[in-house]
Amino acid sequence: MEKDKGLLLVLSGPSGVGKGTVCKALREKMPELIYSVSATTRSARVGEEEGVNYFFKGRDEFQRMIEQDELLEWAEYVGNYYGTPRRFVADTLASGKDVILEIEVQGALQVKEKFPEGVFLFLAPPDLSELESRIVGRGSESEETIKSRMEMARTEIELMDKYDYVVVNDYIDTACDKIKAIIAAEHLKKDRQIHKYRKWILKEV
Ligand SMILES: Nc1nc2c(ncn2[C@@H]2O[C@H](COP(=O)(O)OP(=O)(O)O)[C@@H](O)[C@H]2O)c(=O)[nH]1
Ligand SMILES: Nc1ncnc2c1ncn2[C@@H]1O[C@H](COP(=O)(O)OP(=O)(O)O)[C@@H](O)[C@H]1O
Repeated sequence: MEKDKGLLLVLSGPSGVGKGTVCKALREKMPELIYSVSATTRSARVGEEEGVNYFFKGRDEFQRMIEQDELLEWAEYVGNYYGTPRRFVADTLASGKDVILEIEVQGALQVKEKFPEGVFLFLAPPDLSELESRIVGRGSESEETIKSRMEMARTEIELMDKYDYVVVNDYIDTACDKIKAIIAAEHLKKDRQIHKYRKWILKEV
C-alpha cells in the first residue's frame, strides 16, 4: 500500500511579522517538522550557512532553476529572487513527513494554485504599528526600505482571506501553540483518525 503523504504547510505573512522567529520556535517544539530550505540570490548575512538558512545562488543559476522547472514557486522580493526547490518538498511529502515552507505572500499564492491541498497559514501582526516597531526593532532595514515594506504589508494583508488560517503573532509561544493545534487538527482530518478514535472508544479494535 502507498504510504500516506505528509502535510504541506505554508507559513506566510508580511515582512517583520515574525515568520522566521515563529518558524524557528515551532521547529524546536516539533522536530519532526521538516523545513524546506529556499534558494535565493541575496547574499548571505553574517552567521547564515549555505544549505541551512538558504541555498545561495547567482542570478544565472537561479534563472536556470526557473527554466528547468526546479522550483515549486518563486518570487522577486525587494530586488532579490527567492524560490522553493521542488524535488525536496515532493520527496519529503512522499516519505510521509510534514514539510513547512516559510515564504512571502506571492509565492504562497502560487503554491496554493498548484497544491490546493496544502495548509495555508497567514501570520498576522496584532496591528500595523506593532508591525512597524518589529521591523524597526530588528534594525536590518534602512528608513526607505521600512517604508516600502510597510506599504507592501498593507497589500499583503488584503490577501489574508485567501488563506485557510490566520494566526495573530501576539506572543511567540501562543502563536506556536495555535499552529501546533492547527497541524494536529489537519492530521485528524486528513488521516480520518476520528473513525479510528470512535472504534477505539467503542472497543471495536
Ligand atoms: N516566495 C518565496 N519567498 C521566500 C522564500 N524564502 C524566503 N522567502 C521570503 O522572502 C522574504 C525575505 O527573506 P529574507 O531576505 O531572508 O529576509 P527576512 O525574512 O525579512 O529577514 C521573507 O518574507 C521570506 O519569508 C521562497 O523560497 N519563496
Ligand atoms: N511575538 C513577537 N513579539 C515581539 N517581537 C517579535 C515577535 N515575533 C517576532 N518578533 C520580533 O520581530 C522582528 C521580526 O521578526 P522576523 O522573524 O525577522 O520576521 P519575518 O521573518 O516575518 O520578516 C524580530 O526582531 C523578532 O525578534
